[in-house]
Amino acid sequence: MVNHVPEAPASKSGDWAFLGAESGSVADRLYLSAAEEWNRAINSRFVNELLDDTLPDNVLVSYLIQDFKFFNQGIMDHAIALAPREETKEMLRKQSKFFADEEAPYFTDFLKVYHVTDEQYEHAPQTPANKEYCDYLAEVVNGTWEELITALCCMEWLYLAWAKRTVDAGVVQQVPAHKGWVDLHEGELFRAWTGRLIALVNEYASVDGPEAEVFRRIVHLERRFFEDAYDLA
Ligand SMILES: Cc1ncc(CN)c(N)n1
Repeated sequence: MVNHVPEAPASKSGDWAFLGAESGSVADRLYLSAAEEWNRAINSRFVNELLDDTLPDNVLVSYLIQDFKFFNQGIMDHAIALAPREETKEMLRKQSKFFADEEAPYFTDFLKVYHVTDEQYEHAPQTPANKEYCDYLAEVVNGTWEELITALCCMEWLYLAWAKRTVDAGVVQQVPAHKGWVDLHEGELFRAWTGRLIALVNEYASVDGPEAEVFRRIVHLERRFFEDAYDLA
């Protein structure tokens, strides 16, 4: 039996008040400014199939190879360097350690279980969206703290938003790799991390500043990143 996970409804102001994006806050307004494409990303075919356990293995492999390449870019190191307060640097360092301890082993175990060789991994070309995303982030990390924290917040928040669909529906994936990917992006720890990023966006970003364009561009790239998984599978 397939446990179907319904699509997320259209975004509305205050959806994420429970994580600090209260109605009218900077984070809430940025979220609403990208609502249409955000919704398409979190309800994309890739996410739907992953949550319903109907995703073909070759698509999952293609996506996770891309995502491991994306993960290895070192964006957290740049955020730590740019963070204006020591307590923020410390929070980011702790999260970076969490990624190294929890997310990196997910990738390496996955590649082993799905028989992806080092050679296959190394030789897989980056998809156009991943290449564009990595190039864009290379620009963002050389920009301002305000832009970088907006980019980081947006990408993590969007991941929590798609994973939350399955928690809301009470569906647990039966394919271990699907469940593992959901578990990394939904739960107390990931919510707390996203909430801390939302608080930083509320504190530092501006809806009238360049951060607004950063937020929308990240949502756009995230949507395309999911779509590209099918092209190289
Ligand atoms: C492309 C992308 N964006 C965000 C995430 C969540 N860390 C991710 N794993 N991959």
